[in-house]
Amino acid sequence: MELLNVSHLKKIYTTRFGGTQVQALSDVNFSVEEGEFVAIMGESGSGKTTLLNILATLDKPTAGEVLLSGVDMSSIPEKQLAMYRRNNLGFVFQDFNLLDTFSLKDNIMLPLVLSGKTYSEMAPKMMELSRRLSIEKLLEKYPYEVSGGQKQRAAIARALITEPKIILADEPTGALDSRAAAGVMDLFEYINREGQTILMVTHSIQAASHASRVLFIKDGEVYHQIYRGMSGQREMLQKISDTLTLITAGREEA
Ligand SMILES: Nc1ncnc2c1ncn2[C@@H]1O[C@H](COP(=O)(O)OP(=O)(O)OP(=O)(O)O)[C@@H](O)[C@H]1O
Repeated sequence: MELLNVSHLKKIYTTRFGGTQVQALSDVNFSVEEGEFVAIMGESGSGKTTLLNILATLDKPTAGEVLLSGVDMSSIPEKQLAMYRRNNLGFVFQDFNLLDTFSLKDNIMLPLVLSGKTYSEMAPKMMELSRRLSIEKLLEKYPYEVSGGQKQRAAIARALITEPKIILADEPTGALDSRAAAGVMDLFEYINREGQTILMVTHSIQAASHASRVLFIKDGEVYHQIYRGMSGQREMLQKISDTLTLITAGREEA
């Protein structure tokens, strides 16, 4: 079933005092099925962050529509946006965004605290999730006491605890060494196999090769996409790498 539908999305930034205009997205169209793990790749400046900010309801498009479970995001009143985000979206960032003065346990429970849940409602859920993500022994530690990979595991637990419809991840392996990055991507594959829909923006071919589909953005449009299908992760990595070579070659010939 279709979960997310993005149609004719356009974003023009106008600098202050109405000066120059930058077209970050010209006409983006794609949809994401429930249970998919989609990666978005594209060169620096191709509009990935702009797209993610619009999907996160942190920015508004100049034109076009985003539907999540059939609901037009632009129809949500400004005052309800924070609650809408908390109830529907999960976020995973490059720099983890954990609060340093909170233990990992309190960081993970924070979204539920903000939703007004009681400790007895939150604790069993937090414990179950921590076991699934193999961080149950780290719960009393603070972010500065654990590794980058462990921080990202806690951030993923925080994103999952509200049972979001979709996880939006912005370069989730960007601050990790290759071993920790592979661990985090294995975890993404695992939560996706369990049914979690994920949309991830990344520069990393390695990270994208774990996805079931990769979209390539170029000049503010979805230029190409490839499906993993039955191929293994190594094969997918090769497919992505070949596609990027073709896209770069196309640009140099132009
Ligand atoms: N607030 C803004 N005001 C004006 N122009 C902007 C603004 N944010 C982004 N842009 C421009 O829009 C275009 C797309 O930027 P965006 O950050 O979405 O690209 P990106 O693909 O995420 O890049 P990167 O991979 O480097 O993060 C760029 O040309 C950028 O300079």
